[in-house]
Amino acid sequence: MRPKNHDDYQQDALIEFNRDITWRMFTGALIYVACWSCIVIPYNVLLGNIIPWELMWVCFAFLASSGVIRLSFVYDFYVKSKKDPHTNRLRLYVGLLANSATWSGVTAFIVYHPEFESMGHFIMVIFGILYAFISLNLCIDKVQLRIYLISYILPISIAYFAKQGSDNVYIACLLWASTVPVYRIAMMHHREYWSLFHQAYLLKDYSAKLAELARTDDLTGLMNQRSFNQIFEQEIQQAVESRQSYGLLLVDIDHFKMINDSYGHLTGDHCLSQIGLSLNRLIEDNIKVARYGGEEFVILLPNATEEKALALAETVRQNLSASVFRFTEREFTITVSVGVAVIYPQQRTDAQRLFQFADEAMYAAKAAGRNRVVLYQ
Ligand SMILES: Nc1nc2c(ncn2[C@@H]2O[C@H](COP(=O)(O)OP(=O)(O)OP(=O)(O)O)[C@@H](O)[C@H]2O)c(=O)[nH]1
Repeated sequence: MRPKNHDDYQQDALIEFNRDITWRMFTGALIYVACWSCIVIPYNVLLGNIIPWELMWVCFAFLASSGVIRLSFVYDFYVKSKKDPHTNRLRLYVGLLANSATWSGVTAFIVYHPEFESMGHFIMVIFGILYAFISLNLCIDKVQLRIYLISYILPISIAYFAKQGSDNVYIACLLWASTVPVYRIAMMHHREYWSLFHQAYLLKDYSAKLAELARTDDLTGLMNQRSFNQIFEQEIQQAVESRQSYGLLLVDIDHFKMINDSYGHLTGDHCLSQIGLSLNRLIEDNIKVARYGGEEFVILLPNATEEKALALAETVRQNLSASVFRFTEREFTITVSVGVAVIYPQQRTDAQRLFQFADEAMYAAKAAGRNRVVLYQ
């Protein structure tokens, strides 16, 4: 599986945020109906039904329908954001506007009605508690917070203005004034939320980058020796257990010391990184390649036959020897010696021994004059 990169982690963070906002909106959509059914209705009963039942039901119907509309928008967002995390949040905003304005409208109706005065004070307490709770609940999204504050305060303040009298106008003004500290406190939480959110995301991203660095060889971008050892051990174990063959190619550059001595270490480094790029093409075909160290490379071939391993070794040898390396106006070519070893299910062997076989084959290729492929027999 491809290791995750920066964009993947950013995508993950957005998915996490969408999940969070969906959950907050979901609870928000239920809270008004729950408050009405579990707090306001019982209190009305305690007061001796000062608000007639028919009116209670009408208010309930309004709250429930705006809640259902909002929930359907929340669900729609949830489904769409799963497919595309960048999907816009417009419907969430519309649902929030409808739902909050309905609750505030219902509260305004009770507050405005002189006959429901005793209920009016009580419902304003509930209104205030929800005001604080929902502002903090929505603080993760600035736009929603603003929509909420306006849609929540507007109907109730209109009711107080309409009631007239200096005390009511004063309350209405006070309600608008309260949006400033509420907004500021919510924004403090907003910043805290996002800073923690970004830290968590950056931490994941950095640890993935560190893991990637620990796995890769700097010069060639190939797997390094440590990573190779781990994978090689695991794969050999799997091959033995599932009774499959396994091949290993050991590619060693011939007379690499001469390149360093004649053209300098920088040229040698450049040559190694170019070889890395060449071998990278094998990775595109899902073949694992590693720089074992110095001027030695290894190629892992699960489920390989001798023919397949030899054919690949020959292709690698020919490609590398046909390449012309250029660095600071110098041109040169190289050759490689390749040792090939393949184990079969009946040979119960281990990673170390297979490596040793390939190594012996590679030294045999060197001894036989270099620039050749030798199979361990
Ligand atoms: N530029 C550079 N050289 C390296 C690096 N790692 C190892 N070498 C050089 O690779 C050379 C390996 O030399 P030897 O082991 O003698 O092998 P060789 O010259 O390739 O000769 P044969 O393998 O026998 O064909 C040494 O000169 C090392 O300094 C590296 O990362 N960069």
